Amino acid sequence: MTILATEGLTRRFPRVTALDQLTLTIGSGVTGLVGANGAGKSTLIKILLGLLEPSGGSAQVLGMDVTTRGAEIRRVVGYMPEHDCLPPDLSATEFTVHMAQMSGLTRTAARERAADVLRHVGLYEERYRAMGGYSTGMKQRVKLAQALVHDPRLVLLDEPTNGLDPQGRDEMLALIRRIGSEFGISVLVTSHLLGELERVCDHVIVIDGGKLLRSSAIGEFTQNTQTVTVEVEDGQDALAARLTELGETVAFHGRLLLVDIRAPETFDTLRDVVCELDLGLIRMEQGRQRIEDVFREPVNV
Ligand SMILES: Nc1ncnc2c1ncn2[C@@H]1O[C@H](COP(=O)(O)OP(=O)(O)OP(=O)(O)O)[C@@H](O)[C@H]1O
Repeated sequence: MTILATEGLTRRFPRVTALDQLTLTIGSGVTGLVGANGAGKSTLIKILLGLLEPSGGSAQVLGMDVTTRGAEIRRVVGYMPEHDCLPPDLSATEFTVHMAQMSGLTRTAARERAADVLRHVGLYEERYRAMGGYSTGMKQRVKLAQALVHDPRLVLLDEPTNGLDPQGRDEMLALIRRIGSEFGISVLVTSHLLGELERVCDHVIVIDGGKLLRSSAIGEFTQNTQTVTVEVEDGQDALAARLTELGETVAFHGRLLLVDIRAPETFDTLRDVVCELDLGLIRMEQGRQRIEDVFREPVNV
C-alpha cells in the first residue's frame, strides 16, 4: 500500500536547490530517510505536511495532494520536528493535551490520549514537571508523544535521536519500532546515520543534495554490509598485502580496511594475520556500513 509518493519533486531556495527532481514511493511500515546534513530531509518533510510549497513536481500523502489538502494531511499525520520547540514553562501533560485539542480532540479525550501516549513513551511522574528542566531524552519523548496524540495513520520523525546518548538512542529506536509494529502506524524517520536506521526500518531511502541515491528494502542494504571494518595502529599496508595473498578481498577507506566476508573463516584469517604481523588492533567491526559507502554504490531504485 502506498503511503506517500513524490514525482519530480523540486524545491529551490535562492542559493540552493534543496530537492532536485525527487521521485519516490513509500509503503506502510517503518521507512528510514538517510542523508547528510543539508541533504534535503527536513525540506521534504515540510513539503509532505503542506507547510512548504514545492517549486516543481508533485507529492501525495495518503492519497492527498500536499499543495491543496495540507490541513487534511496534518489531521491524520503526526510530526516530530528536529529542533527543540517545547515551551519551557509548560508540563509535558499540559503541552500534549493542548496539541491534542489543536488536532480536534475534546478536552476529556485529549487528557486521556495524552496520559496514554506519555506513558507509552516512558514519561511517568515527570510529566507534571515544567519541560524547561527536562533532559534532551525527555524532550525528545514529549516531541514524539505529541506527534502520536491524535492517533495518526503516519508519523514523520525528523532526527528523533539527535542529541541522545547511546542508551537514549537505543530506547528511542525501540519506541519507533513499536510504533510501527504494535500500533500499525506507518513511520518515516530521518537520520544522518544509516547504521542506526538499519536496526528499525523495513525500507531505507538515501538522498544527497536533494537527489535520490537509493531506495531499497533493508535486506538489500544488509546484504551489502557483508564486510568487516578493521583498524590497526600501524601496518595497514602490510595487513592488506598479507590478506590479499591469502585470497581475501580488501579495500582501503582512509585508515580503515574493509574486508569482504567470504565465509566465517575470514574472521579467523584476520585474527591470525593481525597476530602474525604483531599489529595493534584498534577495532574489528562487522556490518556498520557508513553512509559514504552507500553513496559510492550504484543507484538501485
Ligand atoms: N528556508 C530556507 N531558506 C534557504 N535555504 C534553506 C531553507 N531551508 C533549507 N534550506 C537549505 O536547503 C538545503 C536542505 O536543507 P534541509 O534542512 O532540508 O536539510 P536536512 O537534510 O534536513 O539537513 P539538516 O539535518 O542539517 O537539517 C540546505 O542547503 C539548507 O541550507
